[in-house]
This record gives sequence, C-alpha cells and structure tokens, in this order.
Amino acid sequence: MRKACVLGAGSWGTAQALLLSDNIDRVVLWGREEDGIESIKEERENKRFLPGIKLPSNIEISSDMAYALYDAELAIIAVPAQAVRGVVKSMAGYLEDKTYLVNTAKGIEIDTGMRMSQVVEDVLGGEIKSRFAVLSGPSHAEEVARKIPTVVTVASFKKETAFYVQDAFMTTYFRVYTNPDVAGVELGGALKNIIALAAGIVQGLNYGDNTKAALITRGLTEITRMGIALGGDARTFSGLSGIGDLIVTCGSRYSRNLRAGELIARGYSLPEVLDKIGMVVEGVYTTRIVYKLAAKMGIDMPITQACYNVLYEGKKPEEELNRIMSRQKKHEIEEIVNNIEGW
Ligand SMILES: NC(=O)C1=CN([C@@H]2O[C@H](COP(=O)(O)OP(=O)(O)OC[C@H]3O[C@@H](n4cnc5c(N)ncnc54)[C@H](O)[C@@H]3O)[C@@H](O)[C@H]2O)C=CC1
Ligand SMILES: O=C(CO)COP(=O)(O)O
Repeated sequence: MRKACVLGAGSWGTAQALLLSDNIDRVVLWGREEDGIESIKEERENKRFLPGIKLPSNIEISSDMAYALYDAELAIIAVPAQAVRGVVKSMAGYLEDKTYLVNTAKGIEIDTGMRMSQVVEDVLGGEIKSRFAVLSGPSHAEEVARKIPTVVTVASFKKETAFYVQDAFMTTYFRVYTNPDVAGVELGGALKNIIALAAGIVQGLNYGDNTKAALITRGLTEITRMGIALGGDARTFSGLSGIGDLIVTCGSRYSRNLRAGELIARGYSLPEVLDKIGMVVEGVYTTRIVYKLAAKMGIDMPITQACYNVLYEGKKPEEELNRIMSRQKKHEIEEIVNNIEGW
C-alpha cells in the first residue's frame, strides 16, 4: 500500500492532500494541534482554510510527525517559508531513506537569504538533494481542490526524482512538467509575490488595466534580473513557475498577496492586513529580504524598492508610483540595443 504525507494543514497542504489522494492509497495530512486538527478530523473538512470541500476517507489527519512520516514514500512541505526550517528540523529524526521530499512553500528565508532547497539541505545535509524536488506554478488551492485544470512544474537536481514526483501528482486535472532548474523555479515562485503585492496596491488605488499590465511586464523583467543573478536560468522565468504564476497571482480573486496589496492601498496597516487575510502573505517577507539582497548585490529592482518603502518605510503608494514613473529614461531591453551598432 502506497503512503504519502503532507506537512502543513493550511489551504495548500489540504489541497495537496486531496490531489495526492487520487493517486496514492493513504495520505496523512499533518498539522499542529493549534490548527484545529481535531475538528478537521471530526468534520472531514478544513473549515478554516479550505471550506466547502469534504476530505475523502483515504486522507488521515494527524498532529503526530512520526506517524505521518512512517513508511511514507513521499513527504510534502506545505507550511509558510519562514516555518520551513523548523518543520524540517522536527521531521529530521523520522524521515526514512526511501522518502522523497517535495517543497511547495514559495519564499526566501529572511534570516539567511536562502532558497527553500538550501534551507532543506542546510538542515538535512547534502544526501537529501537526490530525493528533493520543488513543485511550483500557477495553482491556487481553492481551484485545485475543485479539480479545476491546473498546470505546474516540478524541479529537481535528479531526473528520476522529478519523474517520480511528476507521476505522483499527475491526474486528468493536474498536469506536471519537469525542469532541472531548481533555483529558477524556486525564485519565480518567491519573487512573483512581491509583484502581486504591487499589483494589489495599484488595484486598490483604482488605477486601470494599463497600469496593472505594465507592472506585470516590468515585474517579470525585475524577477528575471534578480532570478538570473541568484542562479536561475532566464528561460525558466518565461515558464509556468515564472510568468505563469505571476499572471495568476496578479489576477486571481484567490490571491492573498493581491488582496493584501489592495488593503494596504486602502489605508490598512500591515498588521491589520495580515489579520484580515488570515493566511500567509509570503510577499510581505520576500519583499524585505529581496530589497536587502538587491541593495547588497547592486541589482535594480524599482518595484521591489517601492513595495518595501510602502510596507516598511511608511511611504504613500501614490508617491512611490510617481517616483517609479519619473525615473530616468531607459531602453526597454538593453540586450537588444547593445547588439545594434549606432544605437
Ligand atoms: N494557498 C495556495 O493556493 C498556495 C500556497 N502555496 C505556498 O504554500 C505555503 C503555505 O501556504 P498556505 O497553505 O496557502 O498558507 P495558509 O496560511 O493557508 O496555511 C499555512 C499553514 O501552516 C501552518 N503553520 C505555520 N507555521 C507552522 C509551523 N511552524 N509548523 C507547522 N505548521 C505551521 C499554519 O498554521 C497553517 O495551517 C506558502 O509558502 C504559499 O506560498 C503554494 C501554492 C499555492
Ligand atoms: O502562489 C500562489 C498560487 O500559485 C498563491 O499565492 P497568492 O495567494 O498570493 O496568489
């Protein structure tokens, strides 16, 4: 009998348990007791994070990490990025040699600037790399749980691991592509959340579709610039985990980062916004660390800088937008100009 476990009983963890339960005999959804594990167990529904979706009988609910990981061929990490190190530390004693480990958190560790694969390796050691993968792409829990066609990417250092994870997740409504570019896939998923916050801010200010389209497009330029500098392949940012995720997160009514930006533009303070959303808003943390990394590395990231100023320096969104619009004139794509003599 095949067994998998999902660590993190929020919206994405619950949606992934549902997804895996279509392909794998037993799925254990693990969460902390304070996350209402007992009521999820009794009601067969995660009313707080994924209301309206009943959990099938092959999903077990547990707050016992040893039980969740025992004999599992696959373990999924689905907690906020800043909690990944702690969760990986607590699973270390129970993770079996045969278990594949897949991270789905989209973020960068604030204290270290590490990507999630680096955090996992830092805790578990280099041997984990051959069994590790990252799953990312445009995929809101609310739609996946309703079996709405969704397409994502799995990246791994090892081809066989990527193929294994692809098979484990693929269903008629969930299609998975493979990609060897772990850094690129991770960075696309993390950096798009900053742009989603900015898109929410312009939406909240009642600017039009022109502004949003410009922000998405220039946001992709910014993501790609930093993504390459941190080790990603430029082509990955034109894929599902790059522009794909950017499109969904800047347009979907389910996007937490987009909604958070909107509330900020309407004058709510950051703590009020986080309280109102009630789920993790990864872009708030990613903005902080990426702003610092960009300054340290000398990388031009005007949208990230504007987000940082609004979130952490008390600057007015309208003024930040004005500042971006009136920067010095530029070519759209430097690389094209550099290759044409006389330009
Ligand atoms: N919700 C979605 O549609 C998607 C979310 N993701 C990513 O998945 C990650 C988790 O997001 P969501 O499930 O949406 O967040 P959420 O806010 O819905 O749930 C997070 C869960 O993790 C738990 N948690 C927090 N700290 C913990 C810790 N130290 N130990 C154990 N559990 C802890 C929370 O109590 C909560 O149950 C994020 O990085 C997000 O970007 C990725 C793709 C889609
Ligand atoms: O990454 C996600 C969907 O792919 C979820 O993040 P948001 O809810 O901010 O869009």
